[in-house]
Amino acid sequence: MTIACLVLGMAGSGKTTLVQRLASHLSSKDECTYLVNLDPAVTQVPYEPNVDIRDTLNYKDVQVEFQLGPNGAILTALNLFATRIDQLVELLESREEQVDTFVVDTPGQVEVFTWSSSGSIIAESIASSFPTVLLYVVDTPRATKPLTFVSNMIYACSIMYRMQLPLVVVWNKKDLVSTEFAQRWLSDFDTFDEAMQQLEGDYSSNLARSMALAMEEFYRVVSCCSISAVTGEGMDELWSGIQTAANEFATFRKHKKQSATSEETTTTNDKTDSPVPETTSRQRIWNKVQGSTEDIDHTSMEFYNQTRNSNSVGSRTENSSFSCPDKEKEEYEALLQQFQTKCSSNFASE
Ligand SMILES: Nc1nc2c(ncn2[C@@H]2O[C@H](COP(=O)(O)OP(=O)(O)OP(=O)(O)O)[C@@H](O)[C@H]2O)c(=O)[nH]1
Repeated sequence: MTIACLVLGMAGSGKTTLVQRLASHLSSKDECTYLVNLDPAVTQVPYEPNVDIRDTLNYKDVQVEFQLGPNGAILTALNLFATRIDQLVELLESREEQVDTFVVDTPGQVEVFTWSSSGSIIAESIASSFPTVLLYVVDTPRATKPLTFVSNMIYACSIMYRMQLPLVVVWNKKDLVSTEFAQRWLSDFDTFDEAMQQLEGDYSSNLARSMALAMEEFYRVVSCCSISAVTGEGMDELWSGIQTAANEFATFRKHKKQSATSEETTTTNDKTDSPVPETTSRQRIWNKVQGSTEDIDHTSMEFYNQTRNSNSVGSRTENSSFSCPDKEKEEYEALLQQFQTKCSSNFASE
C-alpha cells in the first residue's frame, strides 16, 4: 500500500527537517519515498524534491504581480497550484508502483489548511488516490506555554475535522525538551489547569481553560508521537503511528462516504440502488474543486487558462509535461467552464 503523508504545522516547527528525516529513515529500511515541496517561499530545502512548487510558480512574481505581502503571496501561490492539482495526482499515480511513501512538505502558513479551500483541495485530491495521513508537527519547546499548547491543539483539531483524514500530532524537538508534559496535559485536565494557574486572573487563561475542556474529546482520540527530527529519535514509533493511521484511513473514508450517501439519499430518495458511475481521478478532483470555490478566485483560473497549454506542474526530476487525448480535454474544458461559472456566481453574490 502506497501511503501519502502531508506534513503540516506552524512556521519553524520542523516540517522540512522532518521530511528529510522521514525520507532517510525510510530509505534505511529500503523503502522508496517520493518528496513533494509545496512551500513556494522556502529558499533552500535539505532534500531533493521530486516535485517542487517553485518550478511551477515564482513566489516573488506572485507577490509583485498581485501586490501582495508575503503571506498573501504564499496563499495565492497555493490557490494557483490547486488549479493544477490533478496533474500532480496523475504524476503520483504514475509512480505508485515504484514508491512506498509520498511525503508532502507544506508552508508554515497553516491557515492554508485551516480555512483556505486550496488546502482542502490538495489534501482531498491526494486522498482520493492514496491512503493519506496528516502529520501535524508541533514545536514542543514553544508549546510548553499553555496558551501556545492550546492554540496548537485547536489548529490540529480544526485541520483534522476539516479534512476528515487521520492525523498524528508529532511533538518535535524532543532533544531540546521532554515531551512528557504534553502527554500529561492531554490526558489529565487538572495538570493543565495547574499550569494555567500561573496565569490566574488573565482573560486568556480562562479562555484557554474553557477551550481545553471543550477539546477533551479530540485529546482522547488523537494519536501522538514524540520525536527529534534532528537526531532521529522516535522515528520508528512515528512510522508505526503513520501505518496505523493509514489503516484507519479506510474507516475515515467510510464515515465520509456514509454521510455523503445519506445526504444523497435524502435528495434523490429512490436512487439508492443505482450503480455509482465510474469517474476518472481528474473528474473526481474537479468535482471537489467545484464544491470548494470560495477562495479559488478568478486570478487563479486566469492563470490556469493562460498557462495550461504551455506549462505544467514543475518537477526537477520528472518529465511531467501535461498532455491528454482530445476527448478527455473536451471533458476537462467542460468541467472548467462549469467551475468558472460557479466562481462568477459566487463573486456576484458577494
Ligand atoms: N533541536 C532541534 N531543532 C530542530 C528540530 N527540527 C527542526 N529543528 C530546527 O528548527 C528550525 C526550523 O526547522 P524547519 O524544518 O525549517 O521548520 P519548518 O516547519 O519547515 O519551517 P517553515 O518552512 O518556516 O514553515 C531549523 O533551525 C531546524 O534545524 C529538532 O528535532 N530538534
